[in-house]
Amino acid sequence: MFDVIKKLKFFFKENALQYTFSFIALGLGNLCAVLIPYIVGMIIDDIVNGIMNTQRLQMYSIVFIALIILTYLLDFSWVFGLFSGAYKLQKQMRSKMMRHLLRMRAPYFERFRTGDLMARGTQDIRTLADTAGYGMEVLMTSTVYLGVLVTMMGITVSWALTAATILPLVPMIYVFRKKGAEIDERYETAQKSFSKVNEDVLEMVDGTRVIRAYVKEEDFIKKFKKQTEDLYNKNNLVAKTGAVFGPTVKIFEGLSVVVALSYGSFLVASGTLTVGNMIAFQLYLGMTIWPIIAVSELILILRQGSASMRRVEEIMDATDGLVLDGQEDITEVKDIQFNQFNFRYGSSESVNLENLDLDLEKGKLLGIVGKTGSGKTTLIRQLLNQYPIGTGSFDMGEFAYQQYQDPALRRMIGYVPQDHVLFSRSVRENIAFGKKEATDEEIMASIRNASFEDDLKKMERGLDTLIGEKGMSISGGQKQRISIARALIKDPQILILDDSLSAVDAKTEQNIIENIQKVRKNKTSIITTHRLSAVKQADEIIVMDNGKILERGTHDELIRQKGWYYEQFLRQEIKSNETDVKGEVK
Ligand SMILES: Nc1ncnc2c1ncn2[C@@H]1O[C@H](COP(=O)(O)OP(=O)(O)OP(=O)(O)O)[C@@H](O)[C@H]1O
Repeated sequence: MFDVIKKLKFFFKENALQYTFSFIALGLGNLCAVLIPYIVGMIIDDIVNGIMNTQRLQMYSIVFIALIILTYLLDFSWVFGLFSGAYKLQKQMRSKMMRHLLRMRAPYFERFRTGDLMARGTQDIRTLADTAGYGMEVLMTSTVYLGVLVTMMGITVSWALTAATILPLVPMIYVFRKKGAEIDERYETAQKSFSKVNEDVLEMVDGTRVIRAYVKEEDFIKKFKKQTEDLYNKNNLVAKTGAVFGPTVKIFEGLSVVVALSYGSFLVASGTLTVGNMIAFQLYLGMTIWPIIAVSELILILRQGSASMRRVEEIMDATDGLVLDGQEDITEVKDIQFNQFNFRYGSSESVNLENLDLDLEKGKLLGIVGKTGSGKTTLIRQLLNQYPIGTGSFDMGEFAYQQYQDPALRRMIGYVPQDHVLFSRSVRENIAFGKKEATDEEIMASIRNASFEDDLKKMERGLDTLIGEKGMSISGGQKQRISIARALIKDPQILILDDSLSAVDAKTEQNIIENIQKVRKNKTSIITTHRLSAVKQADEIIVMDNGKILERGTHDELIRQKGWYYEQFLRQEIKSNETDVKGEVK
C-alpha cells in the first residue's frame, strides 16, 4: 500500500524544503489544536475550585485568541504547501509522459489506444497528485496528529483511560486492511473501464460523420450506454467498499465513547480524575474522530494511488520495442540500397516485404506503385524508422541504416503521410512547422511549389488563416497541398510523398510534380501513388505486389514490358480521356 509513496519519493526529495515546511506547519497547527482542550480543562477546574477571576479569564482569552490566529496561519501554510505540491506533481508527470509519448513509434500506439493513454494521462495522474496532496495530509493526521492526541490524553489525563478507550479501535484495523485490498482491485478495474469509455468517446467524435451517414447513431448510443453503465457499476463497487469505512469508524468510535464515559466517570467518582480532566478527555476523544477517519481515507487514497501508479508506470515503462543504438551522424543522404530485404509486421501472418532489391541513387525520383495492400507504405515506413528494421541489407551511403542516429535520420526526411495531420494553427504556422525560422518569402515559395497559391488568395486572412478545429475547414486537396508545402520548406535530403496527391486534380498534380523536380535537383524524392501519371517522369518506377517488386523501369520501359503497369496505365488513360470528353476538370 505504501509503495506509491516510495515511488513518489523522487518528487518528495526534489521538493524537500516545501514538504518539510508543510509538515512542520501541520505538526505545529495540530499541536495548537490539542492545546485547546487542555486549556478548557484548566478553566473548568478553576471554576470548580472557585479560583476563577477576571485576571485569569483575560489571560485564558488572550491565549485562546493567540492559538486560534496561529492555527489559522499554520493551517493556511500547510494546506497551500501540500496542495500546490500536488499540482506541481501533475505538471511534472504530464510533461514526462508527453516526452515519452513523443519518442514512441508505431508499435507502441498499436498497443495502447489513444483514449486509454488519455485516461491514464488525466485521471490516473490526478489520483497520483491526490496522493501527494490530500494523501500526505491524511498520512500526517492519521499518524502524527493521532499520536500527539493520544499522548496528550495519556499525559494530561490518564494512560489507563486512554488505553481502555483505544482498545475497541483495534479490530477496526483488520476491517480496514481487508477492505483496502478490495478497493485497490476494484479501482483498477474501474479505471480500465474508464479508459474504454474514453476510447469510445474519441472514436465517436472522430467518426460522427460516418456514423450519421450510415444512420448508426442508435447502435453507437446503445454501445456507449452499455460501456458507461459498466463504468457506473464498477465505480459503484468502489463507492460501496469506500462507504464501509465511514460507518465502521463511527461504530468503533461510539464504543470508545461508551468506554470513556463509563470508565472515566468511575475514575472521577474514585477521585483519580478531576471533572476538568474528564471534560478535556471527552474533547480529545471528539478530536480523534477526524484522525481515525483519516486512517480510512489514507487507506482509500493510497490504494487508489497504487492502482493509478501501476497504470501510469505501465505506459511509461513500455517502449516501442525498437532498438535505437546507431551512433553515426548523417548530414547528406547518398545512395539508398536494399538487398534481399525482408520485413514482417509483428501481427502479420505473412511476409510484408519479400526479397527486395532496390538501388536508389542520390538525387533520383523513385515512383512506387502497385495494388492496395501491396507494401508501398510498408517500404516507406522502413525508411522512416517507424517499425523494427527487417532482415537482409538496408544501407544508406557508407553505413547500414541502423548505424545512424534516429533523430539525424529523421532530420534528413521530409514526409507527407497519407493521413494529413494539420495543427489547429494558422497556415503560416503549419507550413513553418517544417522550418522554424522560415521567412514569409520562403513560405510563399513553398506554397507556390505546392500549387496552393490560388487557394491562399481566396482566404481572407491569407497566411494568418486559422485551419483545423478552431479555424476554417479546408478541403482534402488543400490539406494535402499545405502538407506538401510543409515538407518542401524543409528542403529535405529525401522527400517522401505517400499517396499525397490523391485529392488534387490531374493538372495540379502535374504542376506539383514539375515544381518538385525543379526545386529538388540532386535531392532524392520518393512518390507512392495509385495514379500512374504522378510518377510518369520518375527516374525509376517499381511496381509492388504482395510485398515483392513485380516490375521495374522507367515509364517507357514499363509500357514496353506490357505487364501490370501497362494495363493500369491504359485503363487510367481511357478514364481520363472520358473525363475530358465530358468536359470535367482534368
Ligand atoms: N501495422 C500493421 N500491422 C500488421 N499488418 C500491417 C500493418 N500495416 C499494414 N499491414 C499489412 O501489410 C500489407 C501492406 O500494407 P501497406 O499499407 O504497405 O500497403 P499499401 O501498398 O501501402 O496499400 P495502400 O495503397 O492501400 O495504401 C497489407 O497486407 C496490410 O494489411
